[in-house]
Amino acid sequence: MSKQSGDRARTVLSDPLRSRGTAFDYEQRRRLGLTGRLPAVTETLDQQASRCYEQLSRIDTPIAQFIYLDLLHDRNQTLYFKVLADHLAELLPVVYDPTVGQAIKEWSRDYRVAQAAFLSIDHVEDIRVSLESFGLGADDVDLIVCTDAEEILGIGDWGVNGVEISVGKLAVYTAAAGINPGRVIAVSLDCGTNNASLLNDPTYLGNRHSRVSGQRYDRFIAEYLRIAAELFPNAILHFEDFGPENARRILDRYRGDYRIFNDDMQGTGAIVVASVLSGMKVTRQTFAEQRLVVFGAGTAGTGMADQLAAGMVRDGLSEEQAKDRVWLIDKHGLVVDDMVDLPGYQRAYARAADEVRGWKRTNGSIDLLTVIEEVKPTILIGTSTVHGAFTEEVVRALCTGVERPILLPLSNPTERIEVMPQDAIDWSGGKALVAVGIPTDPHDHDGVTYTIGQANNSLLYPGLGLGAIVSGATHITDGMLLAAAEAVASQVDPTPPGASLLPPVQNLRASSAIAAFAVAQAAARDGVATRAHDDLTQAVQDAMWQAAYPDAEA
Ligand SMILES: NC(=O)C1=CN([C@@H]2O[C@H](COP(=O)(O)OP(=O)(O)OC[C@H]3O[C@@H](n4cnc5c(N)ncnc54)[C@H](O)[C@@H]3O)[C@@H](O)[C@H]2O)C=CC1
Ligand SMILES: CC(=O)C(=O)O
Ligand SMILES: [Mg+2]
Repeated sequence: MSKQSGDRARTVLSDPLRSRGTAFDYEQRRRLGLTGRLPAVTETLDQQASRCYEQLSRIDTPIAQFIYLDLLHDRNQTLYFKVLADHLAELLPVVYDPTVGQAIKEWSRDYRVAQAAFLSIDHVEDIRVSLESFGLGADDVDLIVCTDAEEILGIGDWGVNGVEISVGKLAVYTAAAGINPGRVIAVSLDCGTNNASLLNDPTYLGNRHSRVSGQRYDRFIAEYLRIAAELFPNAILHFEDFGPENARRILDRYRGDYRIFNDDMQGTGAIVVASVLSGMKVTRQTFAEQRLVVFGAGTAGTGMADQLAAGMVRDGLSEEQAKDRVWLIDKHGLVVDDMVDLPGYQRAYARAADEVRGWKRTNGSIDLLTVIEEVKPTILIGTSTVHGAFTEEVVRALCTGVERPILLPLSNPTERIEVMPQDAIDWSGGKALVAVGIPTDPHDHDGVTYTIGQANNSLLYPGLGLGAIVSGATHITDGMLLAAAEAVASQVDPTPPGASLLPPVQNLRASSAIAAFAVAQAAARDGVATRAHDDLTQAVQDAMWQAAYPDAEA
């Protein structure tokens, strides 16, 4: 074999978007210089996928399964997504939440290879060349997911290790909504880290200095956005797991200029709206009748407060009246307007000090139980990362105040959730309408089987992204977010005893297609669509990439 054909064989077999491994047939092997490089048998994709699944079944820890699948992702993406599609509900918790949290903690130590762009705040001048290195043209990219990893899930600052959340979110886009994996880029925006365990870890692979903030950070983000949008003008720029200050600031500052989407604020807000829409089918109430308590008023908590308050305004309340029905609780208890150093993103919902003067205080602050007793919320959401914060006493108090409270303990991963859903159902005597961020099995209580919906933005953002791509939306509008939420909620009947508030993960592809259709319609209504389709249903279907080896490309 000449050096040239040897190089060619290596190139084909190591390109995860082109490689088929044992599925290359005899002719293809000859043409691609692979003769003699693979065992004799030509397998089908189904046969390959069965073997992989069988191998996976022999691995007994989720993190080891994650590594197996990660290596497969880097070897043959068609096969990876076929295995994922065939066992979506079982494997989503392995490639994504909650296992991805552990993989991120161990990423540098377990370093393999990552299909991602590593952009460094110390080399802003390299952003362009790094993004160009993928060899993709202006029309070749639909979606870029970036993270600066300041607040990964509920586990904090994980520096460059956080790249795995960009990769994981993209895997969910493809598995759930058929976003073409050859048309996406995962990005790590490495700004340093304040995580001492990483800075002291000799195996850490990111910039070994504390997190850069201020003007240098702002310049880095501005350059990233400018260059990414210039090189790939049609790409959605998805932001994931930024700290609360930066997440909101970047979204507010650039939302009008770029096709950006903050998943933790907008995606989570929309899946919460979907959950509440479902819950209100049971309680037969409107948004305007809700009293919302958010425990953990950071990126996700304040993002969802905004979307639920917007729902109240749509139902006839003024903005003032809507804000008056929202209570935020953070580290120092109820957020009150005379608190010092109140972050800007909490100020809009701070309660007047006068109004709560007579409320019970513990060590100077007003705690969750007191707020529940005083407010009698119809909705309690947890985005605090404080495991166990929703105690039996809290859940019982919630149910004393209202007949069927909506209870959404959303913190991820499992070790951060405010209350396990099984406990919430038992303690509330089945009254609480529960959905959680993590996947959970059904739970039996008092003769009823409760199916617990997964209120994770992964049930919504893939369909939202697909709808934005199909319509060529220039911006992600509030109308598109609402359309996605309504489309998700429309797929369930939550009224029978024990029914879930959200569609099952097993149906995620169909569910994403329905959401994408509604999102594309909303983009057109909002005047941001650049592509019209005579048959939108067909356009959505056609846009969904399938895990198959296309004949023409062999
Ligand atoms: N289910 C879903 O789709 C999503 C879930 N999340 C989860 O929500 C949690 C928060 O995420 P982010 O908002 O991005 O983080 P964040 O760090 O922006 O917000 C967390 C907030 O909780 C507050 N907090 C900490 N200790 C507290 C305490 N003892 N009492 C009350 N508040 C306390 C923090 O001060 C902060 O404001 C994470 O666990 C994350 O995994 C986030 C996005 C989506
Ligand atoms: C689900 C998600 O985006 C988070 O926990 O941050
Ligand atoms: Mg997130």
